[in-house]
Amino acid sequence: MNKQSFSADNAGSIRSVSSPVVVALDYPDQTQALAMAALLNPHQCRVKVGKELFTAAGPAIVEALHKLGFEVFLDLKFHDIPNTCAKAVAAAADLGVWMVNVHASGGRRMMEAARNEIDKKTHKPLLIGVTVLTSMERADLADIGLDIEPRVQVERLAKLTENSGLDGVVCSAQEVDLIRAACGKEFLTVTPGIRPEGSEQGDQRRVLTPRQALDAGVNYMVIGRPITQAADPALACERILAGLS
Ligand SMILES: O=c1ccn([C@@H]2O[C@H](COP(=O)(O)O)[C@@H](O)[C@H]2O)c(=O)[nH]1
Repeated sequence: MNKQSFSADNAGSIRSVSSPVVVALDYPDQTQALAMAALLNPHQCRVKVGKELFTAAGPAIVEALHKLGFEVFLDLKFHDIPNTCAKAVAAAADLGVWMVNVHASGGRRMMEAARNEIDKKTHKPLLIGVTVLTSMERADLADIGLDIEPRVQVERLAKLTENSGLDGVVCSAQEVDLIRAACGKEFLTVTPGIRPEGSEQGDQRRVLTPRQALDAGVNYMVIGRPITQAADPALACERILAGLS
């Protein structure tokens, strides 16, 4: 297992950042993503590369962000047969990323295969399972045949993720209490759906403010549009960080 907290040393990565904030660089190209990164301080936050940016810019964007001194969460949410998923996370490890994730709903064998591949690597990124997307509410789960509250499915998938040997889960900050009770305090929680007071909720459904998330005990909070779409992104990030101290 490769457990880290935001104050722990992250062997093999750029640096260890004593901050829970991970800024989502959701941009259509490398130029815009790097312009945003240039406004951020790699001592104060990490960055996340997701499907849009990675599809457009490829591994070069990870390398460029590493050169700027950022630790990178590669948020590609792999979900495939065990062999394919395992090879994908292995390729992510070879990029030197700090964190990579898979969909927990891919099941135990898929997650165990991913764990085994990461464990063979010299550089072992944190391996995280996505439970229920923070954009989903009860009605969305009903649409896919799950007539239950998101919390129920989150707890079920968090236990499966832990039993499959992963380091933590993506969930809403609203569910951190549940995860702590079910999986203990060493198990990491990575929480998108963070909305500072007064900011647009957009497509997110299960949200908390940064301060509420910190008080709930999240390890890492992923924040995109409230920073990247702000009139002054650097100031927006600074205000969020100030509210956490
Ligand atoms: O359940 C999930 C999993 C991933 N995300 C990602 O986090 C960011 C959130 O961005 P905002 O602009 O702050 O909404 C985005 O990149 C998502 O792909 C998530 O929101 N929920």
